[in-house]
Order: sequence, then C-alpha cells, then structure tokens
Amino acid sequence: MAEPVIATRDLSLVFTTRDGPVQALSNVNLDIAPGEFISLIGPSGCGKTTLLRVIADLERATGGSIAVNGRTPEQARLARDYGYVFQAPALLPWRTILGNVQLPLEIMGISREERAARAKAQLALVNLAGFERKFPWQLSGGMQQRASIARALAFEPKLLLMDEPFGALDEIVRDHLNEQLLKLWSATRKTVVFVTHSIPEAVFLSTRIVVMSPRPGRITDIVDCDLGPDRPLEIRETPEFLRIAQRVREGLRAGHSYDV
Ligand SMILES: Nc1ncnc2c1ncn2[C@@H]1O[C@H](COP(=O)(O)OP(=O)(O)OP(=O)(O)O)[C@@H](O)[C@H]1O
Repeated sequence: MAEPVIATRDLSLVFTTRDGPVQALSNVNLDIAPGEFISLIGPSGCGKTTLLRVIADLERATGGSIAVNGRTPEQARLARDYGYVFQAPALLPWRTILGNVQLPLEIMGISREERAARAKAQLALVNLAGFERKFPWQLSGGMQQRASIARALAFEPKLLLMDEPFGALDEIVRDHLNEQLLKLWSATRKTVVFVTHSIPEAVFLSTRIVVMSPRPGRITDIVDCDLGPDRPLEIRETPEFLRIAQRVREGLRAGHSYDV
C-alpha cells in the first residue's frame, strides 16, 4: 500500500461524562490509501462521527495513535489537509453562494481575484456554475449541500471528510448527489472518508466499507467494494452489488445488539 493518508493503531477514545466514562472508540486499526473512497457504516452511536472528528482534530484520542498524511491530526488541520462536510449545509444566509465558498479563503487573506477564481472553479466542480450570486435560501437542499461541498473544497484539500452529507435529503435527490459525488471523486481522485447509515449508498460510492458496531465502537468488518470506477445507478440491481450489500448487512447484524 502507498503511504497511507490515514493510519490508526489501536485508536481509542473514552468520553468522560457526568454519568461515567463512555467508550466511543475501541482499538480501531485502519489504513486508508491515497485516492480511496471509504465509507464508515454502523448503527447510531457506534462512533462514526467520533472517528471522523478524531481525524479532523475536533476530538482527541485517549489511546493508541493516529497519523494524517504522516503527521498528527493537529498538524494536518493547521496545514489545511482536509475539507469537512457536515450533515447540514450550515451556509451563512446573508452571504451569496460565492461568498460562502470564498469565506475560508477570505479568512486566510487570499486576494479578492484569486479567491473568486478558486471559489468559482469549485462551484463548477459541483455543477453550481451560474448560481454564484444566489443566496442559500434561493437554492434547494441538495444544491445547498453541493455548495457546502464546494466550500470544503475551497483549499483544494486532497482529503475530504463527509459526515452523512445527504442524510437529510429525499431519495431521488440523494441518488443524484451520489452520482455527482462519484463523478467528482473520479475526476479529482481525492481521498474520501464518508459517514453513512445507508448500505446502498455505501456500496455505490465506496472502494472499501468499514463496518462498525457500538458499545464500544469498533471495526467489525472491512468490505472490499470492487465494482470499478464506472457505476451507473442501475449497478445497484446487479448480483455483484447485491452480494456486497448482503455482506455489509450481515456485518451490521452481527455487530448489532438487539436491546434497542
Ligand atoms: N462529546 C461527547 N461527550 C460524551 N459522549 C459523547 C460525545 N460525543 C459522542 N458521544 C457518545 O459517543 C458515542 C459515539 O457517538 P458518535 O456520534 O460518534 O456515533 P455515530 O455512530 O456517529 O452516531 P450517529 O449515527 O447517530 O450519528 C455515543 O454513545 C455518543 O453518545
């Protein structure tokens, strides 16, 4: 494997709460190579978001180690190694779409011309060319989420961290955005770590699927998703796709406790 973008060794995280310790992650061992599309899937509370936040240096591990591009998450964050897409678009309502995408570049003190050019290029990449002067409320939910993906890409990071970005959207819009994300990934070959609850979404998008189980959050299976780069939506009906989906489902079932 090429030098991993993310390497975790026995990574653990225990939250200290008023009701006692909560073990959110336990002995997570995962190497992610450049250009992989990795989905983290698992039931609510299994630590998917926590793992993403540890990679992003928004939480600190309490045990084991993690390297992002060969450095600490803090160094990687300061070097702007990644873009982060949240579940809700979180765009500033008083700024235009272009203004929102430019914001991180503005904070960095990049010149007006350069930031406009870079923001426009990222908006074109998510098929929002022509919508630069609109305000967030003038766009559909799916378009807003595409704008927030463009914002995460503003620094042109090679690593994209996405926390259930399409979870709140209806199925048709979600299908469409999955297709667009796959195209974007094919065109840019970024490394993507993507949190989802949806088995079809994970199988459709990923090169590998990391199956997690709760209490404490740990990896129970890693499923290769060797469907090749060309994936029309109809691929979801093929035996190969259904076979991978079935394996993920079995992994989820095995790790699931039924006391809920
Ligand atoms: N800041 C915190 N303090 C205490 N406990 C936390 C904190 N953040 C998360 N947890 C707990 O850690 C566990 C993992 O949470 P996490 O949000 O990572 O799960 P998840 O798999 O992303 O869930 P979901 O699919 O519902 O988003 C849960 O039991 C959660 O309650």
